Amino acid sequence: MPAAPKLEPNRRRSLSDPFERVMQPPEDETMNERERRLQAEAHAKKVSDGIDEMIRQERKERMKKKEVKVLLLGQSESGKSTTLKRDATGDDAPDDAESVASLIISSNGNPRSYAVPNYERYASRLAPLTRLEERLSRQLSSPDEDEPTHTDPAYASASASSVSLAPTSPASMASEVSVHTHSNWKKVFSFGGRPKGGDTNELVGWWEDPDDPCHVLYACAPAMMELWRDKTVRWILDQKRIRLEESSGFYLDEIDRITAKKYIPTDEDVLKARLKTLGVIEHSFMLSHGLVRGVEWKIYDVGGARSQRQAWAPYFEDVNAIIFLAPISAFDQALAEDPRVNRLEDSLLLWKSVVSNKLLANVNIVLFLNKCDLLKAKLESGIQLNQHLFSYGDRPNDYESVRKYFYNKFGLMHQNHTPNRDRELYIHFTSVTDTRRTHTIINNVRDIILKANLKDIQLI
Ligand SMILES: Nc1nc2c(ncn2[C@@H]2O[C@H](COP(=O)(O)OP(=O)(O)OP(=O)(O)O)[C@@H](O)[C@H]2O)c(=O)[nH]1
Ligand SMILES: [Mg+2]
Repeated sequence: MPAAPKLEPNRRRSLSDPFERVMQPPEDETMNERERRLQAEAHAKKVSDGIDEMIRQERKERMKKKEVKVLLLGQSESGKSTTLKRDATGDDAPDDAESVASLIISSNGNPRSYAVPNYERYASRLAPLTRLEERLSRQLSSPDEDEPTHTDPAYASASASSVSLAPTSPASMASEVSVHTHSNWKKVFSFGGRPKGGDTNELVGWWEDPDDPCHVLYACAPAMMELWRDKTVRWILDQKRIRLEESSGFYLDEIDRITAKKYIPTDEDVLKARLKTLGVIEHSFMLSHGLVRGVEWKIYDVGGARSQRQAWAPYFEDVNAIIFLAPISAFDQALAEDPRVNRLEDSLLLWKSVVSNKLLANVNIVLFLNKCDLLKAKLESGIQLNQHLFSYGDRPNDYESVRKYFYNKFGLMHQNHTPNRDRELYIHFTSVTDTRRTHTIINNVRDIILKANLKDIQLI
């Protein structure tokens, strides 16, 4: 057997661990320098061991607790809170489901800017509603809120005046009154310890209180119905491309039922209510059945408006999964925060920044291409996607082709920008206000997230 070739000492060193060479002490090191170096190395090792131990403990704690953290992301009005409510109103509803809700009263459009026949009559018949809205805004808000809680007339008229100019639908630009989760509104609804009914645990007799909003709603119901059914009003809304079916339309179709004096909201009413989120709301619950029992789910519902997005980053560090919602019906709408920005474009940019984020490289991502019901209705009513999205070109304007296009566009964006080529992306077409269909999707998503994190969870 031929003898192994003899290596030069420095050659041998370079063949060993590449880091070893960097770690070697300088050859001309003095005794004092050596002492200082060893002390510094010992200190660095202590710090590093401490960090390792902290991470091990945190991980152990989380595994012991069997905790899965999910972050709901997406622009404002993309359907994050509705998805959360969907989870909360299902079979596995946590007891305190309603305690996480913030409240929003939305006043869409400004009737003064349209030439509605008999407008003066409508205006005077509906004046009590405006006063009621002002009273409720005052009662529900607290003075230290960081976002406006009252209808801002300057903003309302600015968005109304842009109606005739903007190529996008102004429905989302209407002023909103939002109420912070932690503000006054819970006190207002505590009803001062009024008696509750035996079977249903509902408050008894609220309709006998002359100050209760139900009286104003009941009295104004005929005028609201006439206005909503007025053919000229519908025509003007159509001309101005104001699509109330995307916001308050559901309630306007149900005025009769909703203004009845003893009205109690159904699950669907609650799902369709607009609840603008301010800040980040943590919502936790356990499932009593399913793939892995006893897992604690922590869902973080964030505010999606631009002013709210800086609050997202701290939640990126230890999240297990993200559900990102992109409302694909919004291709012809502008952002409420900035009427110059198309909502679909904003969604795509936001998606890009999430999928390319290095902190999130190992986080499972589920994408909900949401509001498919509205997308379908929009296309069927003749609205052309390529008028708003030039890159769509002369592809067919039907629902199947359009949704496939969006699927590819969002999918490609992930493929091209993810820092983790092994990450699988799960994409669902959703209409999260559709209770029946969403139920199955949400169960699937839970299973996907659990399976992906199962290894951690079972390493107890
Ligand atoms: N038709 C229809 N309406 C939807 C759908 N998803 C959400 N909505 C409605 O859209 C509105 C906005 O939904 P939210 O869940 O409040 O939106 P969000 O993403 O939480 O918004 P922010 O809290 O402002 O970030 C609500 O009125 C919902 O009822 C959908 O798939 N179809
Ligand atoms: Mg929300």
